[in-house]
Amino acid sequence: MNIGFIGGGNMGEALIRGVIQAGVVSSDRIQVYDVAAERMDFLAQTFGILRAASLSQCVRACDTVVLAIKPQNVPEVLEQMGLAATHRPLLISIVAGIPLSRLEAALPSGTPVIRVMPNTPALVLSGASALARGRHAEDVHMASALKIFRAVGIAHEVPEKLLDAVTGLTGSGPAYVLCFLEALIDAGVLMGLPRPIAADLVIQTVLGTALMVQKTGKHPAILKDMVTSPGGTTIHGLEILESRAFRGAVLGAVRAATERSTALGLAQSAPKPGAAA
Ligand SMILES: NC(=O)C1=CN([C@@H]2O[C@H](COP(=O)(O)OP(=O)(O)OC[C@H]3O[C@@H](n4cnc5c(N)ncnc54)[C@H](O)[C@@H]3O)[C@@H](O)[C@H]2O)C=CC1
Ligand SMILES: O=C(O)[C@@H]1CCC=N1
Repeated sequence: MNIGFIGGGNMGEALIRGVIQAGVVSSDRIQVYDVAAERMDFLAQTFGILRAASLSQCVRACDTVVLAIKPQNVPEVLEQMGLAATHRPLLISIVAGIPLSRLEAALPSGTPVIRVMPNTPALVLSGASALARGRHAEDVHMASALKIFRAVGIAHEVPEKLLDAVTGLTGSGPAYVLCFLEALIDAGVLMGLPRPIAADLVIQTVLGTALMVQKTGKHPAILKDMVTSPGGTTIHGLEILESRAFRGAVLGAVRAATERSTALGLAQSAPKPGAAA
C-alpha cells in the first residue's frame, strides 16, 4: 500500500501516526499534501513521510488516498482529484457530511470509495470509527480501510445510511463526554477540592468506568447498581440527574446532532441524473 493524505490537520496527523505505529505501512510509503506548507514540513519531520509536490502528484503516486480536509474545501479538491485519479485508487474520505454518491460522481467511474466517520480520540490511538463502502468498493478495499482505522482505535463497517447516527453519536460524542467531564471537575471545585486534584480524580473515574464496562462485559445498569447503596450518597446524586432529565438530554443531543448530519449531507448530495441544475 502507498497511502497519500490530502489534508494533514488533526485527523490526518492522527491517522499517519497510527498507521506508522501499527506497522500498517512504513513511513517511506506515505505522503501528504496540504495547502499549508508548514503542516507538510511538520509531518515530514515528525514521521519521516514524503511531502507531495502537488495534490495531483500525491494522488497519482498512491493506490490509497485519504481525504482529510474540511467539508468547505471539498469542491476544489474533488475537481483536481477527478482529473488525477485515472488509475482508480481507493479513496477513503473522513469528511463529515459528504455522501458516497457525491465522491463517486467526481471520480472516474468504477473508483472504489469508502466513507468513514472517525472521532478525535484517534489522536491518542483510542478512536472509534464506522466505515461505509461505496458501489465499487470490494472486500479487499474494506479490509485495507479497516486496517488503517483499527490502527487508531476500533472500527466497524456499517451501511452508509447509519453514518449520520454514528456522526451524532461518536463523531460528536467526545464533546458530550468532555462537557460532562468538565462539569464534574467544576463540581469537585464547588465542593472544595483543588482543581488539579479534582481533574485527576475525575479523569481516572471516567476512564476507569469505561474500562470496567469494556472489561467485565456487564450491562452499565448492573455496574451502576453496584455503586448505589440503599439510602446512600449515590442514589441521592442520581435522584437529581433523573429529576433533571439527564438521560433525556443525552438522547436529545444525539438526535439533534444526527439530524444536523443528515441535513448537511442532503445539502451536499450529488445531483440526481437528469435533475435540473
Ligand atoms: N474533528 C473531528 O471531531 C472530526 C473531524 N472529521 C472530519 O475530518 C476532516 C478533517 O478534520 P480536522 O483534521 O479536524 O481538520 P483540520 O482543520 O485540522 O485539518 C484540515 C487540513 O486540511 C488542509 N487543507 C485545506 N484545504 C486544502 C486543500 N485544498 N488541499 C489540501 N489540504 C487542504 C488544511 O490546511 C488543514 O491542515 C473534516 O472534514 C471533518 O469533518 C471527522 C470526524 C471527527
Ligand atoms: O461537529 C462536526 O460537525 C464534526 C463532525 C463530527 C465531529 N465534528
